[in-house]
Amino acid sequence: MAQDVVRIGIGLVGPGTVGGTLLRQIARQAPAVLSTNKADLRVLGITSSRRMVLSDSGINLHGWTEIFESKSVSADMESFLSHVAGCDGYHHVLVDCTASDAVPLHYKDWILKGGHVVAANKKLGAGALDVYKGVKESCDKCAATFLYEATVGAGMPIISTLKGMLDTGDQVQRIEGILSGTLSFILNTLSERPGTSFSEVVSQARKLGFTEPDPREDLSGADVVRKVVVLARDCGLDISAEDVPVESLVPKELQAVKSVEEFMEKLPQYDDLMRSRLESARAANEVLRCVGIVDIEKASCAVKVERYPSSHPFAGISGTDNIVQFTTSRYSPRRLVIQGPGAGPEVTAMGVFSDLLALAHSRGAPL
Ligand SMILES: NC(=O)C1=CN([C@@H]2O[C@H](COP(=O)(O)OP(=O)(O)OC[C@H]3O[C@@H](n4cnc5c(N)ncnc54)[C@H](OP(=O)(O)O)[C@@H]3O)[C@@H](O)[C@H]2O)C=CC1
Ligand SMILES: N[C@@H](CC=O)C(=O)O
Repeated sequence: MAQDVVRIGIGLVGPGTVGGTLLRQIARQAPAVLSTNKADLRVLGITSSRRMVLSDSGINLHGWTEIFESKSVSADMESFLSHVAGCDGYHHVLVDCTASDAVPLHYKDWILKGGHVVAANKKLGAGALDVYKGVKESCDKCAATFLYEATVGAGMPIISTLKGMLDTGDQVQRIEGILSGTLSFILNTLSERPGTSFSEVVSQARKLGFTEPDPREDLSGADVVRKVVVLARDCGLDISAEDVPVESLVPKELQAVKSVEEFMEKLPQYDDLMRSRLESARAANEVLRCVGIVDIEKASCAVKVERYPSSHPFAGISGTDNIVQFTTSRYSPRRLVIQGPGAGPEVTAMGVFSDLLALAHSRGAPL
C-alpha cells in the first residue's frame, strides 16, 4: 500500500542568519524529502519582529526574500500564529529561529491548541523555570513534539544522544565540554595566528554568523550558561541560568556599554589584556578554553575559562569545534565524546531541519 504523505505546515519566526539558511535548505531539499521521507514541508508564514508574509498553500521558497520584501505586511504574532494554525490538513509547527525572550512565551498556548515547536532559540530551554515546565507539561498533555537540537552544538547530535541515553535507562553522571563555537573560533584563531587581535577575531566570528545577534552573549559566557542549563534540565535538574557561576571575557569597563556597535568600537582598546593571557598560557604549553560542566550527582553546573595542557582532548580542537564528553553508567570509565563544528548558519539550520524531519517521522513519515 502506498505510504500517505505527512503534511507539515511551518510558521517560521526569525528569517535571519539561521532562519534564512533553513529556508534555502528546505527550498533545495523539499522534493527529495517528499519522495524519500514522504513528508510535504510547506512554509505557511514567515515573520520577523517587524514584517510578516502569509500563504495558505506554501510560500515559494526559491523567491522568499523578494516575496518578503514586496508582499510582507506589519508583523503581528497573534494573527501570524492563527493563520498558520488555521491552514487545514497540516501538522503545524512554530519554528523559532530568533534569540527573542518574547517568542517562547507563545509556545505553551500554541501547543495547547494542537501545534508543535522546533527551536534554535535557547530562551525557553534556559529561561524562567516555570515557563519551561509549563511548556513541557503542555507537550505531555497534548502529545506534542518540542525539539531543540540546534540549541546545543548547532547541528551536532548532542540533545538527541542525551535523550537516547536517558530514554534507554542510562544514568548520566556528568557532561563536560566546549559548547561555544564562537569562543572556540576566537581562542583557536588567536593560538594559530598569534599576530591577530582579539577584537579582529570577534568581528570575523560575527561576520561569519557564529556569534549571537549580540556577541557579548558569547563573550560573557551567557550563551554557554544557557546550553549548560538546557542539558541540565534534560537530565532532570531544576537549574536556572542564575544558579550557574560563569567567568566573562567581556572587559569590566565594557560591561555597561549599551549598543553592540559601541562595544565593537571600544573592544580593540582591550586587545592587550587577552594577548597577555594567551601568551602566558602558551609559554606554559597550555591553551585557554571555555568549558561548561553539568554535574548531575552534585546537581550543579559551572562555566569556566581555564588553561589546559596541549595534550588534553579539549586542547586539540580547531575552528568552531565543540567537544562534549558524557560520563554515564554505560560510558565509564571510557567516556562518549562528540566533536565537530558547533556554530554557523549551515550546520545550525541543518539541526533545525533534522528536527523538522523528526517531527514528520513522529507523525507517521518513514525514517
Ligand atoms: N548562529 C549560530 O551558529 C547558532 C545560532 N543559534 C540560535 O539561533 C537563533 C538565531 O540566530 P541568528 O540567526 O544568528 O540571529 P539573527 O539575528 O541573524 O536572526 C534573528 C532573526 O529573528 C528575528 N527576530 C528577532 N526578534 C524577533 C521577534 N520578537 N519576533 C519575530 N522575529 C524576531 C530577526 O528579525 P528582526 O530583527 O528584523 O525582527 C531576525 O530575522 C538564536 O537564538 C541563536 O542562539 C543556535 C545555534 C547556532
Ligand atoms: N553563538 C553560539 C551559536 C550556537 O549556539 C556559539 O557560538 O556557539
